[in-house]
Amino acid sequence: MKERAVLVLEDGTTYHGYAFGSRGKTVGEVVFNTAQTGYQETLTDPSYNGQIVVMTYPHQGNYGVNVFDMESNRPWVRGFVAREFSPYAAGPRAQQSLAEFMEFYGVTGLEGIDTRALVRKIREGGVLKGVIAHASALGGKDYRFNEADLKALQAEARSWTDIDGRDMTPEVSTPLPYAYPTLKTGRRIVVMDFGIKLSQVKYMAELGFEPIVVPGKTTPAQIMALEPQGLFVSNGPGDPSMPRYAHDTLWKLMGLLPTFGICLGHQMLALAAGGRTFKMKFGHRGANHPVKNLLTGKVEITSQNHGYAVDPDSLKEFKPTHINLNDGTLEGMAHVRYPVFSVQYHPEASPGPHDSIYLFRRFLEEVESFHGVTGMPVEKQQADKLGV
Ligand SMILES: NC(=O)CC[C@H](N)C(=O)O
Repeated sequence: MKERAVLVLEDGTTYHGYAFGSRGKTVGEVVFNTAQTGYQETLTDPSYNGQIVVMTYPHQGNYGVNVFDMESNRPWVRGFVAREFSPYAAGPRAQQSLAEFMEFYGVTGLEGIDTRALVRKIREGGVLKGVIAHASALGGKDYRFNEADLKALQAEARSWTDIDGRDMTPEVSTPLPYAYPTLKTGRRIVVMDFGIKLSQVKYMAELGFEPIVVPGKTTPAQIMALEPQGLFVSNGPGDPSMPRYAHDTLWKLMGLLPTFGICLGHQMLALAAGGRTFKMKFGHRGANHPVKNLLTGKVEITSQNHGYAVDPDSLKEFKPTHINLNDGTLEGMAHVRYPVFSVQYHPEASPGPHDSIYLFRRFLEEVESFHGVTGMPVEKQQADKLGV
């Protein structure tokens, strides 16, 4: 017999299903993701720190996991829910089953619930806190949950400190700076890591950047001492208004270096320049969000994972460049004077379409026009030519 498990939301709504992955109990903010593939990238995306992710696609785990699809060095989701998890891994890239992976890293899962009903509830009422509990965490494999258990689990969900109002980035940011392995090109950039997805660095290295990844708490002076030609601000978990040190850093560096921000990076660039962010009802998490590029008129199908957004009316020094065609929210912006731009969505995809991959090239072009194509600052090249 399968081991029973429940998801209890803070309002008492309970979904009865079965245990999957690491046996135990876990609490987090319950959010949903509509991508049909890419569960390993989702599990290992540090932006999910603090969240229980419900996959709307009903079958997960069928193609296993492998060493190539890691977006960081471990999963960060607090819990993982699907209608059905495949106990087997089939396919040429499979090196381990999803069950083994989740067990190894302590990710508690739940299957066999009506995920459509749960998603409809979140869409209507907004995200909620919740607890997943496996029978074995309460009284053994064959344990049956009673009313008192469900009440206690509801209380546990309710008393958990909301991620709204919390800086969730220090847990996931690199503790020490490191140089991403790449070829020498003289095109060094500093990558501020607030919980970066590795694909972002990988694409920039492939374009010829030499990324030096630094902790989110690195100061402006430490960043400038590395003599970078550009600054990249990563995605990351939690409330973007909380890492105030980062807003301060970004404000001080604004205009000194060509800068590209993604997701949390985008939100914090807006905050640094005096803008505002707000928590969305249920956010955007999936791989098919239509975004209009206001500069070209083209529509991009994008990968997304965010629960906060920038209020476009609060923008002071930035102008909108991209909007979401589903709900009109801001998806991208550019500084009115400086080569500083950012997007709310994920051009690196992983998982998702690559329609927006051009943004990494645009960053390279901004760096080239700022510093010159040889990698030397334009002023220096001119000075060299003039022999001064
Ligand atoms: N992927 C991200 O960077 C997410 C940013 C932020 N934590 C949000 O949920 O909106």
